[in-house]
Amino acid sequence: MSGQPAYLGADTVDKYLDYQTLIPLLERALINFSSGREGGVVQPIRTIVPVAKYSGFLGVMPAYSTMDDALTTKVVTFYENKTASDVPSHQATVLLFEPSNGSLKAVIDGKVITDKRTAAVSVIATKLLKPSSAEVLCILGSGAQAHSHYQAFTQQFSFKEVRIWSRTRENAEKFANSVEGNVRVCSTPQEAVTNADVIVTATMSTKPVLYGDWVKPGAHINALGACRPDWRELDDILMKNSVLYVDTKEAAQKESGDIVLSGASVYAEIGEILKGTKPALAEKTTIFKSVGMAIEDTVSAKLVHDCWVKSKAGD
Ligand SMILES: NC(=O)C1=CN([C@@H]2O[C@H](COP(=O)(O)OP(=O)(O)OC[C@H]3O[C@@H](n4cnc5c(N)ncnc54)[C@H](O)[C@@H]3O)[C@@H](O)[C@H]2O)C=CC1
Ligand SMILES: O=C(O)C1=NCCCC1
Repeated sequence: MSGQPAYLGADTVDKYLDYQTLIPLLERALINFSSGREGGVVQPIRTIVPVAKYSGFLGVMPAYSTMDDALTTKVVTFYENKTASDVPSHQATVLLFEPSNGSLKAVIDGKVITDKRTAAVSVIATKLLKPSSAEVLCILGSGAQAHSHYQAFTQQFSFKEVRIWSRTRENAEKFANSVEGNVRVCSTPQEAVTNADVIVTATMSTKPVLYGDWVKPGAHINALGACRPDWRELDDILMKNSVLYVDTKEAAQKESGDIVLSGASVYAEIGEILKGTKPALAEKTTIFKSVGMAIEDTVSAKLVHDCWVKSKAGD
């Protein structure tokens, strides 16, 4: 190893990871990923180790981008039963390596990267798939991803109304009081999604929270949760009556309970729409089912590290 690796904490990551810069980088990464060998992305399906005794999981997510010459692995833990403590349900660290010799260059907080890159990818999908007039945004869940999605979506779109539902009204109200804009707190998920144009499901639920019968035809849904093959966020009716887009077909068909258990077929990867090889059927009811990709962490970590190195050079 040449010298000590740098440690870049959550504040540094947050400072350098702005959506305006991140979104075009992730668009390029999604295209590269969906371009096979030509795209130069090496990303095996992640390894997940269940920690059954504590209802937890450890995931290892390596990737190399030839185009960006960036090599990382994220190590992420996620625990189903969030305890009363302040420990977040998801925690992560990204290791950034020098691709030419394998030296560890930096250890980077992966929590903020995960929260922001997931929201940025949902923004990319929503730009492509939302109905032409989208006035109402609805978020189900009030945790870390609900917050990052709120920030990214209110910055990138101009919705007339934003609604939130969470399992307890107290948590939904806390969310509404913690953000700058107006948010309507809803008592039931059905109330929240009725007539919504864009819906984000950001829960740790293992059973459906969103039902097809409630959803306005033509709406667009970003479904981020249910990343285990026996977990659900969306019901069979919604899965079967919508056009289904994913980040990665290979992983989504293995990891997403909404896909595995409903038997719904994947129409396309978001990278394929961006490349122009598959259409964005925005007039239909569309789902973007994301499971999360290591390459998104790779380009995000490289951006943060490059900005940090530049800032040091200017000191
Ligand atoms: N697709 C992707 O790239 C990524 C997906 N995720 C997934 O997004 C989801 C949200 O993650 P975070 O916001 O970080 O978690 P969090 O723990 O901060 O928030 C989870 C939210 O889900 C709610 N919830 C828990 N159990 C529920 C149930 N049975 N029914 C309804 N709501 C329930 C909680 O009250 C909370 O509002 C998780 O499923 C997570 O695994 C997380 C990171 C990346
Ligand atoms: O992409 C990620 O990072 C994650 N995806 C699903 C849940 C754990 C973290």
